[in-house]
Amino acid sequence: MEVRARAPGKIILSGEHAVVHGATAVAASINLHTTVSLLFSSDNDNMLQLNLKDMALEFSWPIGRIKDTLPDFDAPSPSTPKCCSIESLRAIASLVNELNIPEAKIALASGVSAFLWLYTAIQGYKPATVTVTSELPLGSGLGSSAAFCVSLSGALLALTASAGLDYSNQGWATYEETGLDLVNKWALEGEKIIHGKPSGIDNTVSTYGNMIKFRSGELSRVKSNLPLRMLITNTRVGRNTKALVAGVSERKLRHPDAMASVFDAVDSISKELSAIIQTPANDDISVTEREEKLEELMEMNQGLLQCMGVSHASIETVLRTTLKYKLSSKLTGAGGGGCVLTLLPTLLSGIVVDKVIAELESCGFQCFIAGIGGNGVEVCFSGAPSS
Ligand SMILES: Nc1ncnc2c1ncn2[C@@H]1O[C@H](COP(=O)(O)OP(=O)(O)OP(=O)(O)O)[C@@H](O)[C@H]1O
Ligand SMILES: C[C@@](O)(CCO)CC(=O)[O-]
Ligand SMILES: [Mg+2]
Repeated sequence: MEVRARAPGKIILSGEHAVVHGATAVAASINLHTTVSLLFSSDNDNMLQLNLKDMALEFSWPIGRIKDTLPDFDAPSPSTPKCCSIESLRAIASLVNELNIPEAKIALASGVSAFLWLYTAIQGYKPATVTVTSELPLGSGLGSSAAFCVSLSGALLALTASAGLDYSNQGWATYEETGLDLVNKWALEGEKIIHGKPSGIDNTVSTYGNMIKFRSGELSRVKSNLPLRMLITNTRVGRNTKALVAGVSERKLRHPDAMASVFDAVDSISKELSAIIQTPANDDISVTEREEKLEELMEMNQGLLQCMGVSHASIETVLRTTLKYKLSSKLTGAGGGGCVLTLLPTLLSGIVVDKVIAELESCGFQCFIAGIGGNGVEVCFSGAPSS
């Protein structure tokens, strides 16, 4: 039987980086997914194979080699998420180094390490073929690492007893709440390998979907009463979340008081932003007034992200360009390049939207409008159950 799991990417409406230091953040899923297919079979020479379809890369390891390197998983325990120790990470690095990943794609090494950990810790030494495809740009602020870890955990846990899923179900199905909690916890362990010090917001919104307010590991669901439309501009400037998160922590060490005030200000912005989004539609405040408040909060959040040192010349170009059309923008995700959000107010004419997109694309950026707030991780079964 083939198991497929898909998990969405995300946008952070406010609070990235500050959320790592305990501030509130608001995030929503987007309708771009990473999909993982898991196929256990007896005719693959006792190998574990990982196919990264979009990158045309295939990696494989003899099961015996994995067992020698990570010897503790004869009886894996899927219902107990386990942190990858420094020793295990070192052992995994030796397996990844042997792959000779092309230098231009070396950033994938952390994703492959997360794969080896999640696979072995959840499934042990079963031979299988795992195939990954993604609609998300990698390393661009749209949560590709979280969508990878969530879809992988979703596929690996789908056949375990704790998942409680109905294999005869046709089409995409959602996990029960306890299954989602487990997927989310495992995905966080994967994110730790890729990010170093994740807050958990990206895997949480990818797992549960919709829109969430998140603080210190706790989520509360946000029910949007605004028809939010965001233009996403990918500056195509590559960057790495781990390095950016570490940079902010170093700045915090150098200026603890100033940075604490910055994080506090972000906390207030996120709380106000989520309150505005949730204000009932029949309230006295018009949609336009609420959009204007959101725009101002986005600009304020962007200013504070500049204070944290995570903006970039390409991001500033997007901000300047959209401001010419009186539109407000902020970076989303870890910054340092990657993607920028621009609020498209309800009454904005299509002509202006086309003009701003044309101008941004003439700078070499890529623009798109993604659907916001869809489902989180989903699973789909096909073929006969294996014995
Ligand atoms: N489909 C995938 N296949 C393999 N590895 C992946 C995949 N998607 C993400 N990764 C891993 O995640 C890394 C990118 O994660 P990173 O956190 O830096 O960016 P992001 O998640 O796209 O942005 P952000 O964290 O700001 O939202 C890649 O370099 C790779 O190691
Ligand atoms: C930069 C960051 O705040 C968001 C990345 O999408 C990191 C995190 O919260 O783990
Ligand atoms: Mg990430």
